[in-house]
Amino acid sequence: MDFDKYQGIGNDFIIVDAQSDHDVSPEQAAQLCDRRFGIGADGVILVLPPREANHAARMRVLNADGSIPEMCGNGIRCMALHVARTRPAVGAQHQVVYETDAGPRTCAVGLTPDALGADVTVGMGPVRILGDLRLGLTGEPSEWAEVDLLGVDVGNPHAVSLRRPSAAIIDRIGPRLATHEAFPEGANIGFADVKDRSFIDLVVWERGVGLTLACGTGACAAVGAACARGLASWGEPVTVKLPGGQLTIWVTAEGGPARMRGPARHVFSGRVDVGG
Ligand SMILES: N[C@H](CCC[C@H](N)C(=O)O)C(=O)O
Repeated sequence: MDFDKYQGIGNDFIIVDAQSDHDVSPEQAAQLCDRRFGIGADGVILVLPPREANHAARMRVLNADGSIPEMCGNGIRCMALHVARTRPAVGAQHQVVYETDAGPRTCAVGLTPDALGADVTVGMGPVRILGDLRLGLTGEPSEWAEVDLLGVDVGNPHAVSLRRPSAAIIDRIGPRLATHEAFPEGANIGFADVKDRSFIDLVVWERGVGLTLACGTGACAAVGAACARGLASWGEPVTVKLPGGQLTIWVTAEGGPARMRGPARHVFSGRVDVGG
């Protein structure tokens, strides 16, 4: 199977032009994403024919554990770059609509001169604030025995802590929170340090993946949470710094549409035996 490897500020994906959702099974996606026994990636993205004629393609995302999320922010930037590079008549226009399992998302790809990278702007759809959660974690040190989170729906489920623990604590409580019974579908857990009204330092423990270098929907969730708490302004651009790089996020209003702008880059093309 032919594939292209892309990364969006270090969140990396195996992108495959496919005809059917079943061209790569969850088990195969997990094998392909393994960084020792496979290609290595945070996820697989299938670029499928659109269901509606005036859309460019349909995106199906598989997390590194094979689970299937509704949406992926860094991934859609990488897919938009892929389509702009491989089918410029379709993907290199100004506003290109892609179908996702969270609904249609519009992308604009600004190809950089070397055409291996691009600055991509994405209409990320509505960011809905779901409300406060206080989750108890038995066996954690007292300051993290209870964690205050804000549930945020970005098409996929997020919960944001506006307190930032140490890396060691994140490694321990991230997976416990991501699979907490409070989240029947699981959740992506963002740990945000709001530096000021236009700058957030963020780390995300992603559902179905673990700690990633960046999370686009997580950046939207963190900005939405900061605005809901009065720590940032609805509609104003916020720079979100993640371990792999930076994104610019606008969230227009509670439940209103968000916009994300950030880089995407082609890493290599390849062919892999997916076996039986
Ligand atoms: N792990 C996420 C999907 C990928 C999201 C992330 N990579 C992004 O850039 O938005 C989930 O299960 O909802």
